[in-house]
Amino acid sequence: MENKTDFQYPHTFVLLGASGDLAKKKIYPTIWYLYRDNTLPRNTKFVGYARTKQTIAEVREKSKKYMKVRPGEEDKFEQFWEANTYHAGAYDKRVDYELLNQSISKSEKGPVANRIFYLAVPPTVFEEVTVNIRNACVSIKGYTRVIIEKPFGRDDVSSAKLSSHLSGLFKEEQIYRIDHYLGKEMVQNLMTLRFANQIFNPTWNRENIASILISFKEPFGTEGRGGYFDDFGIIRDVMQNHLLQILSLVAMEKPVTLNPNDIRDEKVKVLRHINPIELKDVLVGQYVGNPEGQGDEKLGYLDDPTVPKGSVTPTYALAALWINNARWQGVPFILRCGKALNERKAEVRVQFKEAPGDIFNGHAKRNELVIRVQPGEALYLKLMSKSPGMKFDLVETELDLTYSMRYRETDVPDAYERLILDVFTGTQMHFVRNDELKEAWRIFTPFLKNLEENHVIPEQYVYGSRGPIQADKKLADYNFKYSGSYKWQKPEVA
Ligand SMILES: NC(=O)C1=CN([C@@H]2O[C@H](COP(=O)(O)OP(=O)(O)OC[C@H]3O[C@@H](n4cnc5c(N)ncnc54)[C@H](OP(=O)(O)O)[C@@H]3O)[C@@H](O)[C@H]2O)C=CC1
Ligand SMILES: O=C1O[C@H](COP(=O)(O)O)[C@@H](O)[C@H](O)[C@H]1O
Repeated sequence: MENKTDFQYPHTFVLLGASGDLAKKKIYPTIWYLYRDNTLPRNTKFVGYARTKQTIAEVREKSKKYMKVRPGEEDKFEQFWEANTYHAGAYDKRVDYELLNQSISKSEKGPVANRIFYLAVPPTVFEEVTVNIRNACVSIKGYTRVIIEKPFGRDDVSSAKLSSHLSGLFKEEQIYRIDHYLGKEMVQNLMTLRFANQIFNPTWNRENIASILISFKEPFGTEGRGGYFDDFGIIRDVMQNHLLQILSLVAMEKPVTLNPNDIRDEKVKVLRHINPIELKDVLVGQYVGNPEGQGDEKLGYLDDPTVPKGSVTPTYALAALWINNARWQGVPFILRCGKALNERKAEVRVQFKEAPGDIFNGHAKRNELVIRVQPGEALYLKLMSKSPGMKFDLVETELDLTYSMRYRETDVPDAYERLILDVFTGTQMHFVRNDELKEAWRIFTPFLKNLEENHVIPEQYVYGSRGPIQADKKLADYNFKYSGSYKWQKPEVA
């Protein structure tokens, strides 16, 4: 039996929505980097497809400023574009997909040829695109895989409808649901940290951990994209997917093996222990302009002309989730995300309980393990130490693994590079399975409905601030202690 994933066979990567923003900013650069680094099958062709009538030269021009070409790579870059073609066609016309199919077939010599379809298209055309791929474009002598981007529905009902639509067309092994946070270095490191280190495993539980905070912060607002965003809001945009995925990797039990389905079984299991979020455990916010700010900072969410007047869509949210199992009962998992805040940051903070039987007159602070996803991957554990010298005082210090210092020679690849390569190699470990999605919507749908039906007014926060002022009080209520006394001394670069 031939191994159809073998890299010697022809492969075609079809990018649907090739005229769009995601395509030019992310997907074309990503496939170029993979091609440049010789990580793709040698005989891979790339086909762009969208309604816009344009040439491949125009596609190249539009994505130019997002693609890095280092000195010496110019010839390879030419070769990359020679392997690219572009086809204009409608999303809803089978005949256009038949033409696409004919064109792909021309470069598929030999007994086996594989096809990957990346759907960088709006949710409105999603169903017709997948039906047409199924009817007119699947490979008849190799595998067909489809990569889909969120939103995977906007609640439990629409997501279930989408899932049943997809499962009527493709097998689960053919569907790659991208959550690009699963492609980030430190998110992929979570399992290694937890299960390859005996120091963490025995303390990773309700006996030792007080609270866990998982944050996403962005320093810019919706800026002209508010029309799209307003339909979803920050909870659907970031919390229900990226932050919940991180939570499941932080909280799940050790999988039986590293097999993708064993891992995803554990992720689903821990999600099943989470009750639907209650409104009392949520704080939502919306940014207003900063009169003293520069440029966009002066504008609030409601000043964006693409946002409906009087919208109550949250651009900030904090929610506490509770996992009702033996390991985590009573430990708040606080998810927090927002746009137009003071910095770009994504991180996990695991706060340990105070050391029992205090002999230091209350001077010993909690240990905190920080896993910084971005910017600047780092892992640091805050701990107490004797102040060096004659004194017997305590100092707050850290064990620090800063990637840029420790792994100077290593380039951390972009999330999309890893994930698209995974699709070529056929590994679904870092993709969202159907049942994970179902659990995610079960946890989030009731309170989202409640927010919307009751027209809950978000707390205001100023563009460029840390978020609504009520949020720190809420953090403290969920047993996340901020002392403000920790100081980090950035190491000198040698
Ligand atoms: N390897 C590395 O790169 C390391 C870097 N550092 C850096 O040192 C600095 C300090 O370290 P950090 O771990 O952040 O330590 P801190 O405990 O000082 O700060 C933690 C975070 O608490 C939040 N905060 C601020 N005020 C309050 C408040 N009133 N209530 C609750 N939370 C509050 C802020 O984040 P928010 O606004 O998100 O709430 C702040 O960033 C950081 O810039 C960190 O990146 C430290 C160690 C290692
Ligand atoms: O999925 C999304 O993520 C981006 C942030 O991604 P990052 O890799 O830059 O952290 C966010 O801006 C966008 O709103 C959201 O849809």
